[in-house]
Amino acid sequence: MARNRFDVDETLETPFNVKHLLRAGVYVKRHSKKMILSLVYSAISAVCALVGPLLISTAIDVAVPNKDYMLLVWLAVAMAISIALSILFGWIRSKYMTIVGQEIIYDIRKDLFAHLQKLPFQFYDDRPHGKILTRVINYVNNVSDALSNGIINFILETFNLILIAVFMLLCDVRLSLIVMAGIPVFVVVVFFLKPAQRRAWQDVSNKGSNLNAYLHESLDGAKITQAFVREDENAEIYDKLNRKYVKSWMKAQFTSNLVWYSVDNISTIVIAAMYLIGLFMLGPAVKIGTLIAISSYAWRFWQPILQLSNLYNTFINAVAYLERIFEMIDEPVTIDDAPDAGALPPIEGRVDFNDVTFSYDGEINILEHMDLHVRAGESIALVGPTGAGKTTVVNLISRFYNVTGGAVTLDGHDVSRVTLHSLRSQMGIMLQDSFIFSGTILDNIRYGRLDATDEEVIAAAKTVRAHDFIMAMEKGYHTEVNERGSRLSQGQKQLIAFARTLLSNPRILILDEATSSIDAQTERLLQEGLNALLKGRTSFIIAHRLSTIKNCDRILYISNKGIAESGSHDELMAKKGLYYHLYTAQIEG
Ligand SMILES: Nc1ncnc2c1ncn2[C@@H]1O[C@H](COP(=O)(O)OP(=O)(O)OP(=O)(O)O)[C@@H](O)[C@H]1O
Repeated sequence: MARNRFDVDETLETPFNVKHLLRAGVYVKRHSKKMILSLVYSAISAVCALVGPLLISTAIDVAVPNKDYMLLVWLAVAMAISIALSILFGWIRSKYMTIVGQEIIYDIRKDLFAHLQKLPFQFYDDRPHGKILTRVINYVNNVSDALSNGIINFILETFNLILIAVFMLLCDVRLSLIVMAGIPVFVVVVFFLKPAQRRAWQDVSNKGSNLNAYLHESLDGAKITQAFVREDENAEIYDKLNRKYVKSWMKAQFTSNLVWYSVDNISTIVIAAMYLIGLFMLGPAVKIGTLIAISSYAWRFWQPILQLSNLYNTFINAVAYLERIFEMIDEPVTIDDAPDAGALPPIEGRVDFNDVTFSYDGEINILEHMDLHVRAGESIALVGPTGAGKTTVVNLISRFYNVTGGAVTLDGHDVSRVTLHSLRSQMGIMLQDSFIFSGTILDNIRYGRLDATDEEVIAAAKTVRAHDFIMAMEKGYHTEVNERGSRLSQGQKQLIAFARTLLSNPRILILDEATSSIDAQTERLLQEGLNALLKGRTSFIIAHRLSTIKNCDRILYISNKGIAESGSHDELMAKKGLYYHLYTAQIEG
């Protein structure tokens, strides 16, 4: 999926590429039995509907002139049965199609979601999440309709068209040919209008995607927007995107209407011509019943043609959507288990960076030839200026990104050669963003270890001093929190995330700004729990508040693409170097 912003259109798919449609066949094939049944039901329904005009023509031309009332009654009964069967089979077919359509949506979404879960941080770093959502929700919906109803309707409408033509020809060949004479004109109209129509609908999907992307971004940043009183400017941006969407929709609708009007006019002209020729030129050679029946077929004859032209449009759009869906499914999982990856055995916690170089974009190195050797159980603090690379260092230990050069090893095992599950399940990671999921507080703490008992959850919360505030909430551990934990303070969110990390009982702990939102009083309490927790575990702590990391075994000052200084608090203070200046500046501050 190409990187872009909310106000930049995604590249439009160029020519109609049937390869995507064939690939989508995998999803359709799984439901082939239901599809075939639907087709059979549809065909029965269509035949039943088409018998009507023939019955009417027999009634007018045979039963009425001969005063054959018995035949009239039988024709009426046959008519009633044919209508009832047509409705019944049509209804069963719709039911099947709804099921197939929904199952296709289910399958594609399932695959997409499973894949999205595996995509690396890099994928999410700078793509508008609203556009990803649009693909998973809107595009899949559109495609499913084309793949279920679209395919059936295509076969059915073609079948319908042939059937109507046959019934029509059975009535009168000459009049039928007049009706069919409109087809070449229609083909020419479609040939000229279709490309514009396709582009117009693709533009609608682009503008809709942009609108969603901005909406998603705005919802995420709603609080910042209000804090910076940006509501008016944002409303203006949204208004512009909204207007563009409406405009593109109107344009697409206009081109579609042109096709519709063309069909309408062509069919009216040929039917009028058929009446004129039938009544005035052929005269008595054509019976009135035949003329009524053939005009009924003539009106119906143009319906499948219109439907087929709409279906063509649906398929064209579906191919464009499919291209984007498959593009996402094909997005490489760059952070994945190597083919020969083995499980990382239970580790003691030694961490080594051997000549590690790392770049996010392949151009600018954030770390260069970095060497770091951490003993099992050692506590390491990473400090340094903003943007120096502290988070990057810890992200490499968990292999959220692959190193560009060198290797990161745990107890001598290269992190890129072991399975991600065995690697990350031995780590407790608390990122800057203490993400809270919708659910109870209990669920949130248990997130990383689903088999933990309630007692273990409570014990973890007590260790990090979260127990008291949780118990003060109306339902204690069973209190429901919203997605992102909007009911909780930043400090409370961090404490919950802390308990979550503790519960997973990791060998290696990574705390990235974990204590930044905790007040001094809570921090003191937390420090007690932390000290017990850190004991015997290798830990990496990133903190801007230096008072929290003074007791770490080793402090690394990260700067200039690597470790600029390393030592205990006392050693670094005595050195009077970078750390000393940072610390004294903070104390004075
Ligand atoms: N996903 C990313 N894609 C590209 N560049 C990135 C990405 N994440 C971080 N960077 C860049 O890498 C550098 C190091 O970022 P990092 O987050 O590791 O710094 P940090 O020392 O943890 O900063 P802070 O103290 O502000 O959290 C920064 O210059 C940042 O702009």
